[in-house]
Amino acid sequence: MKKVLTIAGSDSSGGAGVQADLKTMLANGVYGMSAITALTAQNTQGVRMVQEATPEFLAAELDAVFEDIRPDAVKVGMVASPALIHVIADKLKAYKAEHVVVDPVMVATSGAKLLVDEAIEVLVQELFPLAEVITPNIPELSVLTGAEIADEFAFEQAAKKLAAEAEVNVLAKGGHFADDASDLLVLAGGEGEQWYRGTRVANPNTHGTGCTLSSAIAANLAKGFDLDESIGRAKSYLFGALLAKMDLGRGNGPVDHGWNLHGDFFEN
Ligand SMILES: Nc1ncnc2c1ncn2[C@@H]1O[C@H](COP(=O)(O)OP(=O)(O)OP(=O)(O)O)[C@@H](O)[C@H]1O
Ligand SMILES: Cc1ncc(CO)c(N)n1
Repeated sequence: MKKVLTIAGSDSSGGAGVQADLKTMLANGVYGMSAITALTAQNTQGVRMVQEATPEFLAAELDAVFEDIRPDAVKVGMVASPALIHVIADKLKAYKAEHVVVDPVMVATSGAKLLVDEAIEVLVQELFPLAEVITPNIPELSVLTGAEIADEFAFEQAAKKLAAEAEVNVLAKGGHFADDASDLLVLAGGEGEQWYRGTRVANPNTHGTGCTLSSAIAANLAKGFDLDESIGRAKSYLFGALLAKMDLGRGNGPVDHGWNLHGDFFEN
């Protein structure tokens, strides 16, 4: 059994963050582990409170995992402050972590800020160099490049700029465009690109889609698929989870992470 670690925030409503990651890992056939960076009191309508882990506690979580069950891939999600980013970078380097997927989470789908401004530069300097791929959405790509992104051309230019300047593989997520759900991979240095054209599912419940995509990519990298295939498989899994049209909560609800797990114990 391959093992994957998520380093991310907890979402009390279970649709994003660590909870989305662990469900995604189970549904993608890997053993999931978690190092929690922050607790959020959150639901489908918004984030009410955030309680960060201390750097010492996060370091202890990471040591506990790496000294015992070495992950085959790592996903990094919400990390709110520079001190926590330093800890993650130090530990990932010390343990020579492989297949690191960094989702530069900045703002929740509901609009709540999940990262302090000073952390952005630290994220770029310390975590991006350790990543096999980073997965910004349109607003995050805009913050990281300073570009305004109103159409697909600007989106492509910004992804190329970031891949060239930060020397990292960039999967720019187009989920915030109204017409389809296509994402663009630009390889580090800007050499080579690949579109992942997706049909947009008519489902207003997209809470946690970004978390789900990045942990599904990490799960597939852990299983030995290359980056291109891992992204394709992750998009297919997410498409199924959106297509299942689960409808929970009063706001932007979660997707059905277990849509592909039908079996003897599934029906209720
Ligand atoms: N309605 C949809 N139908 C199909 N795919 C979608 C839809 N909405 C988003 N996606 C896909 O979901 C993935 C996540 O994209 P998105 O841009 O929404 O990320 P995000 O903003 O980081 O998500 P979140 O903050 O909600 O976790 C992308 O692969 C995107 O193409
Ligand atoms: C804990 C957490 N991580 C990430 C996101 C982004 O969807 C969220 N809403 N909550």
